Amino acid sequence: MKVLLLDKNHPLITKQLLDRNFILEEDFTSSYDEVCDKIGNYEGVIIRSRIPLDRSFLEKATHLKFIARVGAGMENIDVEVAKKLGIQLINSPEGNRDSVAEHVVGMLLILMNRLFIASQEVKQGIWKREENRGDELLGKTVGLIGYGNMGKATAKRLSGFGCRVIFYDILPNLSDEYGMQVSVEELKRTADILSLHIPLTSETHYLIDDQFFKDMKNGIYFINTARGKNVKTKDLVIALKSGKIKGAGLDVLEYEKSSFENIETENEDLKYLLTSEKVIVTPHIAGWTIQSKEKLAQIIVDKIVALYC
Ligand SMILES: NC(=O)C1=CN([C@@H]2O[C@H](COP(=O)(O)OP(=O)(O)OC[C@H]3O[C@@H](n4cnc5c(N)ncnc54)[C@H](OP(=O)(O)O)[C@@H]3O)[C@@H](O)[C@H]2O)C=CC1
Ligand SMILES: O=C(O)C(=O)CO
Repeated sequence: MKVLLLDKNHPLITKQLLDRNFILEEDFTSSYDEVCDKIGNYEGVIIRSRIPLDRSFLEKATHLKFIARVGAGMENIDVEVAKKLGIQLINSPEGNRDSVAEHVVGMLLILMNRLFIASQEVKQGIWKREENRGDELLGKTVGLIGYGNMGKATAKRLSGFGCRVIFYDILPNLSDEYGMQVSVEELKRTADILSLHIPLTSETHYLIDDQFFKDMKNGIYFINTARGKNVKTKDLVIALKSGKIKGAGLDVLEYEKSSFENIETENEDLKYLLTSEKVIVTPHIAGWTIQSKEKLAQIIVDKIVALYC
């Protein structure tokens, strides 16, 4: 099979697929238009997120049998069109669920124990103890939205900290030893911590808005490792300013990558998130550990090999 690799990944992908007699071409620089011009020559494409595989792209991919996304999120692919065209969709969320879950726990520990602020203060010669009194995870009710790979892995860790984990998911009957499925109303009413683990789709775009936060308790902690567009940034800022949210950990933002530098100076809401003491922000690295890089790659190879060798 002739396969095009559009993003840099762990080298084991190339090595193991060449060993299996796949014909590979790596192209990490061509533009969307340039890739569209040649995609008709390939039976497989391996991507992260550099090029959007939209309707127009997929209609030119006349010989494409599979799209392999090294990672979890598929929002960069027109999934409906791909399915209609009979293209097999493969991803590898099992490879970064542990890293996302650890990132969520890390963000909560940092926020709730004021580790980042207190450390900065001490380094500046400021010794404040009462103002930096921590808040324990033990006994907190954590509300997860989405209970797939990422949600379950997070529930497993947080239940180990003595949290009561509840979750809302559109699929029924998902309760297990780590988390209990509830209605979204119950989650909003009872959770002390809200963490998002849903995909970005037209239904989940801006799922979390002003009303969602208003329905929750005062002084919640909010973590987003899903996608920036799952949350209305403007409403998140309102909830932070009003004290509805006590602290937020954001691995994803509505504006990322190339747009980031310009937006930073222009967008007041983003400026607030980047300067507020109540917010910690990371550059979309929750699923991006040394170990996940290798696991994501190995899992994608194993799935391709299982289907086509
Ligand atoms: N920051 C990072 O580095 C990373 C971020 N992610 C993000 O996490 C997301 C989740 O990944 P993963 O756990 O593997 O996804 P899964 O598909 O395994 O789980 C998501 C769950 O949410 C459900 N769901 C969909 N829409 C809604 C809704 N409106 N309300 C409630 N539940 C809903 C899904 O149901 P159904 O199956 O029916 O759609 C599914 O059960 C990814 O799509 C990606 O955006 C993932 C990895 C790394
Ligand atoms: O796997 C995903 O969806 C990610 O966001 C990884 O960066």
